[in-house]
Amino acid sequence: MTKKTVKDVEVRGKRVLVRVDFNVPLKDGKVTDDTRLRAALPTIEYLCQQGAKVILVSHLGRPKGAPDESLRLDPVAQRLEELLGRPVRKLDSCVGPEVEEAVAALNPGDVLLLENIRFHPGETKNDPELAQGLAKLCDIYVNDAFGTAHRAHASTVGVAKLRPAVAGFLMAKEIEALSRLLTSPARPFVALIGGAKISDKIGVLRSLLTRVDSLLIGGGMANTFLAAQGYNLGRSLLEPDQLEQARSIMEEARERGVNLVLPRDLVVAANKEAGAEHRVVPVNEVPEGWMALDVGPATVEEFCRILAGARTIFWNGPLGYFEQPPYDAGTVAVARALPATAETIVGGGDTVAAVTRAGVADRITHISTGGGASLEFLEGKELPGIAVLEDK
Ligand SMILES: Nc1ncnc2c1ncn2[C@@H]1O[C@H](COP(=O)(O)OP(=O)(O)OP(=O)(O)O)[C@@H](O)[C@H]1O
Ligand SMILES: O=C(O)[C@H](O)COP(=O)(O)O
Repeated sequence: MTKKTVKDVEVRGKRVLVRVDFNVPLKDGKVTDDTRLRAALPTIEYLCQQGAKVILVSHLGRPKGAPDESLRLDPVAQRLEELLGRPVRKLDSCVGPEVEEAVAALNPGDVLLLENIRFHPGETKNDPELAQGLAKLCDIYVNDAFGTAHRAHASTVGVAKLRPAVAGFLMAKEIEALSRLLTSPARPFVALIGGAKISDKIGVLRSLLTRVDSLLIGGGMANTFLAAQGYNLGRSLLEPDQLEQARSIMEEARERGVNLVLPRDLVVAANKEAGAEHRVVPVNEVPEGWMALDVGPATVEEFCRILAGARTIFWNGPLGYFEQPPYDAGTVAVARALPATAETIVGGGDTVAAVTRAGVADRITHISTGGGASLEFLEGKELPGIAVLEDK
């Protein structure tokens, strides 16, 4: 790790502003998946133990620069308090005199959570005034929000330029795990990429082609590759404007000697509703008007065989419409077959949910808390929220 971390600065008695990624799913005023909260605990606990005054700032969802009652951070504060086992005071704003007063009243070891920073119109514009407002609250800035490191916002970049800025433990762990994939993956290195669209992942697909031995493609994006090969996919989710991209990726894989593997069979259904008629067909026999919603058993077998021989695996994106059983079968079967002998790295909210549902989360070497951030990192891009942190 070339970046300074919280261990490289004296935090005792200091006001420390920690950018966390508490962008978590909520239902009926409760956090339904607290993975990102748990992931930030080591940094928060360390700072409390060291006697820092801890001020947490996060976004939640995508409010349009104004308060949105359904996206307040109160449920997050409540859950965090349970996990931390110490009080977390939640404020209703992020900057200004009231917040400054609350910060001035903090004692070493206290934890304060600011309101959703995206309620402020300056956040996503990286507005200097908002950055100044945040800088006023602290002596030291810590970024532990790996999931948001690909955004150049006021709370990830603007404020970091105004104070000594270092990485939290989660940020450091993510950088280390993902860097290994870029610099020294044990071979064979196999990437498994699924999810809805090629257009979201074109950059990472191209980057992976220069690094991996095998690239396995499933999910909605495989439909576009299959259509590019001339198969009729019925009413399946696919991107007609990405057929050329798909062809060029397949061509590049051939030139580079990368084993690009597409589904050979699919689970097709008459529609997406629960209980709809469905069956397994070879890729050249999708019935007119039906849709592919999962990879079939022959594909699962082939993917598992290749994964069994891998020493490094990166997985992003479910292999089918996994929210709706039985179309989770392919994703779950592949998750269960991930070999314990390989270094396995999984990223993306849906993929992490699928791995958890399959009951194999504890067998994964590194579960990234970043979706878009982990993909951009693997594209080889410098993430602005990381670039701005101090070097060792
Ligand atoms: N064959 C398919 N037909 C329809 N939807 C599909 C299909 N395959 C995958 N999906 C959908 O794609 C979505 C996941 O795609 P996405 O690319 O967002 O995954 P991810 O990167 O793991 O998650 P995140 O967006 O949280 O980072 C899921 O909602 C899933 O149901
Ligand atoms: O969930 C995420 O990927 C991060 O929290 C970033 O959220 P954003 O895509 O709304 O910037």
